[in-house]
Amino acid sequence: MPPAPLPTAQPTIVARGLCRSYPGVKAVRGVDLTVYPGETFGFLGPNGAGKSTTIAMLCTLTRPTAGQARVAGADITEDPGTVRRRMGLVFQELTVDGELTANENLRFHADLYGLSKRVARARTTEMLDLVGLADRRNSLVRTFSGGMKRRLEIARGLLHSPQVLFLDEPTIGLDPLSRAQLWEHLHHVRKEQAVTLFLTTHYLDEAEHCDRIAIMDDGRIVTEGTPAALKAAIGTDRIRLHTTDDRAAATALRRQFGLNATAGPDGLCTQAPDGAAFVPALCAHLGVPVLSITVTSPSLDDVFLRYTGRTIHDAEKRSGRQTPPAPRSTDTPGTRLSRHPGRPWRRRKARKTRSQAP
Ligand SMILES: Nc1ncnc2c1ncn2[C@@H]1O[C@H](COP(=O)(O)OP(=O)(O)OP(=O)(O)O)[C@@H](O)[C@H]1O
Repeated sequence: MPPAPLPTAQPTIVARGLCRSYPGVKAVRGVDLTVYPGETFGFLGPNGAGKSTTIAMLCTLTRPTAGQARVAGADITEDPGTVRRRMGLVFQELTVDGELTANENLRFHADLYGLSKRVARARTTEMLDLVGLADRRNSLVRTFSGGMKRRLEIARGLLHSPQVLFLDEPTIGLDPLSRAQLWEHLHHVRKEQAVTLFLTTHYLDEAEHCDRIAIMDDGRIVTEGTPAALKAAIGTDRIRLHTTDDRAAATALRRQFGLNATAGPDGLCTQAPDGAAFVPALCAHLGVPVLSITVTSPSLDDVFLRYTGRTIHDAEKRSGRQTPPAPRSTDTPGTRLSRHPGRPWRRRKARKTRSQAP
């Protein structure tokens, strides 16, 4: 079926039926997206879901094999130069030059974008200040921590005043404290620069920072909405309980409350619409002594499970990537779903960053 025509209103990003195939791989299979000015929009999904490929198409680094998209008012295939002038980009891999100072890195970028000397000087000062690096402007970048380098990448991506900043896994490789600090800076950036942020992440807790997210799996968007709305739509809390006799408790849950329970190493697990309100009745009428009980609100992993039938971690395992074991996904800050395996084509992308100017 041909993709639907693009709407005439001007969202910052609009994509219809976007596809990208490689020999033997359908990386992206018909992505529809609408992102509005000033939004922070997150692309969440396991390794190999197609997030980076989608960003690469939107940034004009990869041509779609089908579908169409407009970014900042320009068509990605018909007018890629305009798209590039109006967008900024922060790649997964660090691309700032360690042998230059922060200031020199930004001035080099300003030259690539043809900013006048006066504008370049003013924007460099403003952006270094924005990301908290003003006092290190004359330090060599190789002396920076990973978090500082990321912040410099963000400053560089914003230097030419883009309408939209794309960030492909901006916190990859950072420790939890640096990730939290980077997010503070991103919120600040959005407030101060009125820019649309479009980012990809594996981190469930990071998706919580976004106004809206799209969950991607196997080249498709499986659901989209605000994190709160997506979780609320799940409709049930997860209840875990340890009892003196879990088998008898499972039978009682079914008979007394009509609830199915599964037994596992963590005890019995069942689901109910308002878990906290249900706990007193459960303890009073189960008929089996309860040793401990935990109620968990739905997480984004529950959302993923609802729409795909498996957790994000399971999806990563199925994708066959050689990732180290990841913890059970929760919305707990600091939960990393996977490490990213290095791939040759990432290096190609990194090199492209240096010549990203139109
Ligand atoms: N240049 C390429 N050549 C061949 N296959 C590719 C290429 N780029 C991506 N792919 C494949 O397309 C699929 C989607 O990859 P992509 O990198 O977009 O996923 P992702 O969601 O960004 O994953 P990650 O979180 O690991 O970065 C994968 O199966 C990947 O191996």
